[in-house]
Amino acid sequence: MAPPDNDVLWARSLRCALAGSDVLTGVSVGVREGEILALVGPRGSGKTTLMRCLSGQLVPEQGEIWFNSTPVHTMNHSRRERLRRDRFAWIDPEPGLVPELTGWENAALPLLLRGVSHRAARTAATEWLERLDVGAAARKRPSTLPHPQRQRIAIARALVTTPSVLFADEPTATLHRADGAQVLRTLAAAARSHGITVLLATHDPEVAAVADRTVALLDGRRVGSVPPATGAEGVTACSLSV
Ligand SMILES: Nc1ncnc2c1ncn2[C@@H]1O[C@H](COP(=O)(O)OP(=O)(O)OP(=O)(O)O)[C@@H](O)[C@H]1O
Repeated sequence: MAPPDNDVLWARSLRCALAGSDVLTGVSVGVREGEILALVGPRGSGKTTLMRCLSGQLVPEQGEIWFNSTPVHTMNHSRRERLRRDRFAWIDPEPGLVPELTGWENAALPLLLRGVSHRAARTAATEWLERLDVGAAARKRPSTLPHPQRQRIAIARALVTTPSVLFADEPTATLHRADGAQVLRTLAAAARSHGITVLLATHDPEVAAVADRTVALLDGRRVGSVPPATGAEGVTACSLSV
C-alpha cells in the first residue's frame, strides 16, 4: 500500500522486538509535512523505539515505513545511513557534545562533515546559537558551560542542516521547567519558520502541548490520539490511523 501524499513519514502495522521481547505491536502512524507531532506515553511505552524505527535506525520485524514516496523498511544499511545523515536530525535528552570542540564547532559539525566551507558552517552555526540564546557560548568548550547551554548547542546542531524531519527524544527533560519551556518554544518556532517536521517524544503533557497533534502509546501499542492542550491548529491537522 502506498502512503498518503501529504504524509512526510508514514508507518503501518509496525512490530519491533528487542532482546526477544515485543516493544512495538501493530503501530501505525502518519506525520504530515511541517507538523509537530508529539509521541506521548509513560516511560517504557515505546516512544524512543518508534522514533528509532521511523528514522531508520531500527528495522522492524514487520510493517512498512515510508519517507515521502521512498520505502525505508526495505533500504539497505548504507542507504538508511545516508537518509539519516542527509534528511533527518536527532536530539537526545543529553547533549552529547564533543568536548574538544567549541560551541560553534559542535553546532557546525553536521555541515563540516558534509563538506560545507568553514566560513559558511561557522556563520550558520553562529546564527542558530544566537537564535537559541547561546551566542556567547560559541567560542567556549562544553565543559565550561552549564548543562542548559550545552543542550541548546545540541539543538542548534540538530537544526543547522535544516533537516526534513527532526526527531526530538525528551529534548528538554534534563532542563529546569522554565528553561525547558523557553527552549521548546524556540525549537517549535524555528521548526515552523523553516518547515521542519518534528517528532517529539515526551511523557510530559506540558511539553506535548507545543505540538499540533498527539499520538499516544502504551505498552508498545497505539492507544489513540489526544487533542492538544492549546490552540486549534492541531484539530485540523488531526488524521489517521491505528
Ligand atoms: N536496546 C534494548 N534492548 C532491550 N529492550 C529495550 C531496548 N531499548 C528499549 N527496550 C525496552 O523497550 C521498551 C520500550 O522502551 P522505549 O525506550 O522505546 O520507551 P520510551 O517510551 O521511550 O521510554 P523512556 O521515556 O523511558 O525512554 C522498554 O520496556 C525498554 O526496556
